[in-house]
Amino acid sequence: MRVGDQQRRTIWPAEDDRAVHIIDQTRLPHRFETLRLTTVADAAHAIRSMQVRGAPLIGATAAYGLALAAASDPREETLAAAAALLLATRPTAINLRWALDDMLAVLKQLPTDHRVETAWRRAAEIADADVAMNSSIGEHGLALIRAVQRGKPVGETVNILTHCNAGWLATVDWGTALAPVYKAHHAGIPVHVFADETRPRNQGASLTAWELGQEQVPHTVIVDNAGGHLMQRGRVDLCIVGTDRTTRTGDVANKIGTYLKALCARDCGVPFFVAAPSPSIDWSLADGIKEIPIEERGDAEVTSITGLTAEGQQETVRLTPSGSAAANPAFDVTPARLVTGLITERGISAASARGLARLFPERA
Ligand SMILES: CSC[C@H]1O[C@H](OP(=O)(O)O)[C@H](O)[C@@H]1O
Repeated sequence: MRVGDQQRRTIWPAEDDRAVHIIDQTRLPHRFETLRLTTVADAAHAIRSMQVRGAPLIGATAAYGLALAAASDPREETLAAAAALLLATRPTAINLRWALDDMLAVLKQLPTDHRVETAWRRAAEIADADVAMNSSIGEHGLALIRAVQRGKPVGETVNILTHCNAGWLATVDWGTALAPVYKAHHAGIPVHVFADETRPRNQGASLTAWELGQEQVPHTVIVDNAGGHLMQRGRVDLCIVGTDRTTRTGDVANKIGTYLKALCARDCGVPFFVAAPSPSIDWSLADGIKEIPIEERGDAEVTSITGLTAEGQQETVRLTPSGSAAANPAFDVTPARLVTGLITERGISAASARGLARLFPERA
């Protein structure tokens, strides 16, 4: 997507094919900085520290991390250790395991001296496939936005609420939940986005707001607790969020607070859709609440906040009393019964085993 007058992706291989570049998302929205990753340890740190984040981008970064490992030593034991290092970075997004399993399956079949070139090629294919899937999700979601628009007075804006950041910054390009928004905006449909700030890391306030601004999509940052009020007052026509892991039955693990938005949407009769590319579907799980591992992050993300001073300096300040404990579950699970539908790259499905089997019969 666009950064200033440049078209960009969130991750791209260096010309010499021995490194990969990323956007450092911990610096946004106040500074745009890129980083050059040259080792699998760099890739693991980038995921763990959330320099890169978002389920699809985590998967693509892990794929390139394995390519960096192969470039240093393509032997099987090195690749296995590299995969274990990357897998341990964050537990909830299934795209991480999906990408590592894909890469290892391809590389293990090859003689050692053929692995480096194939690893770079396969990582690039995974990145390109993400872009294509997200564009397709955008097209299917565009049809949804057009249907909502038809139900409104001519010329009225379609108001969409989203949680966290499931835009192009969470993927290699296009995004998942925001891909339909970009497609609608490019098609001239008047859309406006309510972006939940998404405490504690504020991905909505810092990343979703930034990328929508770069694309000149009208948007309003709101505190997390305002979404229900806006839905009650008829200000939200549609909710679209992302997913880090969706079960084969349609239960959805996504950023903490998603479940609460789904409850409000159900109570207010607002359609609640999840943009779910197939690499984020965990076909081995049936009960998301019981089976999806929820990442617990450090309490400092809750007890402090980082922002820009009047002098333009990035500073971190403490929010809570030093003696107060803090809990920081990074995701929650929205049961399928609260999900209106899943927007996949193959079309829109009911949040159910039957709905997903219809679109992915090879997985049934
Ligand atoms: C398109 S998946 C984006 C997904 O990832 C985010 O989590 P995090 O920022 O911690 O990686 C959030 O759950 C988004 O919906």
